[in-house]
Amino acid sequence: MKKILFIGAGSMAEALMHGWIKQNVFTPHEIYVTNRSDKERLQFLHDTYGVQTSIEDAIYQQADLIILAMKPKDAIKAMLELKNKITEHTAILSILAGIAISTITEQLGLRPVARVMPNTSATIGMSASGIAFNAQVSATQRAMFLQLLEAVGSVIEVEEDQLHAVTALSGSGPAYIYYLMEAFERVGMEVGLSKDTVRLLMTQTLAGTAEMLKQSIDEPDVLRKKVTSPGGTTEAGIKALEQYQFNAAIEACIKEAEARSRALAKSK
Ligand SMILES: NC(=O)C1=CN([C@@H]2O[C@H](COP(=O)(O)OP(=O)(O)OC[C@H]3O[C@@H](n4cnc5c(N)ncnc54)[C@H](O)[C@@H]3O)[C@@H](O)[C@H]2O)C=CC1
Ligand SMILES: O=C(O)[C@@H]1CCC=N1
Repeated sequence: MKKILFIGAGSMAEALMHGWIKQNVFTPHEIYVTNRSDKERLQFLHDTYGVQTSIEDAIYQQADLIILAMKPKDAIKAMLELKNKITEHTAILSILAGIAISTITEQLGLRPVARVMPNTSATIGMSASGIAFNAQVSATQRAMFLQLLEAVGSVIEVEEDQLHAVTALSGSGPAYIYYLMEAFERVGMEVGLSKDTVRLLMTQTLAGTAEMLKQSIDEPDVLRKKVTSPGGTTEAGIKALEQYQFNAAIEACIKEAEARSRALAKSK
């Protein structure tokens, strides 16, 4: 039987384990999860998904894969605790924003490490993940890591340094879209619709737009112009976006997030 061990039991760990169980990648009996102190949280994960939360020291030794899923600020301390518990060869999958593979191998010793930036849509098999490997990852392990991420969405291999940009775009991306939806709902209600109606209209609009971008050969600006009738409503709406510096806001958003990821790397 396989054994995978999550160190950290937060929302991203939950999204991955939920996705893997749903896609039959692992059974709940193969998934072990621990955290620093929150026993209620572990009980919740056990009750909800049937995953294993009572972790004896032997599990660290037996684990085929260890997933680093704590907050970046807790990573060094967590790795110090982990170091003497695991075998020399155990492979690591890290989802820590901003923490370099070299920092992980400095702490845990040279071993196979995949650094991944997934997003919380892994929970429904729709993550967009970026991944980078160190040289210790064998071809078989590389295929295994890619398969794990493909099971919960799409995955693209990038240079490790590019993971900062991936984090700023697709790692944090769901939060930007939820924020947008909060605004659509608030304003949609102000202009006369119910919250449920706005949710229905705009989730379908987001899904349809994403699918158009996937299926169409046209660039986004061409598709946008097809919506925009001269003198019409879209033109009026886009003008307002321009007036309120929409492009500057997006630029600041992505660049600030990317810079934060780099800062997290430097602070370690
Ligand atoms: N939430 C998201 O959308 C995404 C998060 N990430 C990354 O995933 C990681 C976790 O993020 P979240 O799940 O949002 O965090 P969270 O705050 O929800 O969970 C962190 C977990 O780590 C545990 N922890 C802290 N120190 C520990 C230690 N020494 N030993 C064992 N467990 C320890 C905490 O008890 C908690 O269960 C972060 O590094 C973040 O950068 C990556 C992609 C997306
Ligand atoms: O906010 C964060 O730092 C993490 C990384 C990407 C999404 N959540």
